[in-house]
Amino acid sequence: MEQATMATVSDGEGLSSCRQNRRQPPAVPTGYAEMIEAVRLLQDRIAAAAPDEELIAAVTRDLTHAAELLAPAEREEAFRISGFSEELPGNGSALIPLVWDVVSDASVRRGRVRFGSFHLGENGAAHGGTIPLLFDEVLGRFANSDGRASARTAYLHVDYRSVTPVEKDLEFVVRFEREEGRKRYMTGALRDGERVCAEVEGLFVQLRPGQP
Ligand SMILES: CCCCCCCCCCCCCC(=O)SCCNC(=O)CCNC(=O)[C@H](O)C(C)(C)COP(=O)(O)OP(=O)(O)OC[C@H]1O[C@@H](n2cnc3c(N)ncnc32)[C@H](O)[C@@H]1OP(=O)(O)O
Repeated sequence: MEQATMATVSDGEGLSSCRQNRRQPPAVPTGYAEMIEAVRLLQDRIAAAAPDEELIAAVTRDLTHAAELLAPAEREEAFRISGFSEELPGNGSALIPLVWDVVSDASVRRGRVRFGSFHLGENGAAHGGTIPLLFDEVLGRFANSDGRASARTAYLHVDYRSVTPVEKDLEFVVRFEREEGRKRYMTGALRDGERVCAEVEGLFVQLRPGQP
């Protein structure tokens, strides 16, 4: 069985093994990004469709076939690509709303995001659960950036200020507010132009050695 190479860092607090859950990003095969993009498109098309029985049967057959093709390629988490490849849009995860144009300095990170039909709640607005999903992703990546030891979300406080539209390019900004020992405090906002859709405050706590 292949062994994953886990990175370790020294943080001066005896917590150097806290990165046991990290590993080098896997190599991304040619065409992988396009495959994930196809999954996103599929999710949006299914969410937007009211298919008849004949079409449902045809799509079910093709999707089942695709799942069977992928079954022999299944790997343990340490060797997977989806969600772990920062070089891919949305880190190669079709779960997370598509994020791109991310720019960052040590304390502020900005980027763009688009929720699809897959994320629709009602009346053109994104489902309320998809917004903490976005915030957990973008705050979590920032909290774990710059070689820091791994930290998990302790809480996310989300204020829904106005509706978040689907199928529209939005902007987010995330701030790394401060670190207090193992605790990393983050804030963020999601905007549709000048309008604030949602704001967030999150705490990420650095894991102790051996902590799952
Ligand atoms: C593994 C990560 C990999 C990252 C990969 C990079 C990309 C990832 C991108 C995506 C990233 C997505 C990331 C995800 O989605 S991670 C998935 C979602 N999160 C979880 O599953 C976390 C589950 N919870 C835990 O594991 C523990 O509760 C944690 C680790 C969070 C803390 O339990 P632990 O036993 O270790 O901590 P402690 O009790 O010694 O407390 C330590 C300090 O923290 C303070 N405190 C704790 N909780 C709270 C709270 N709720 N409110 C206020 N304060 C809180 C506490 O008062 C104390 O303060 P002080 O007394 O010292 O002042």
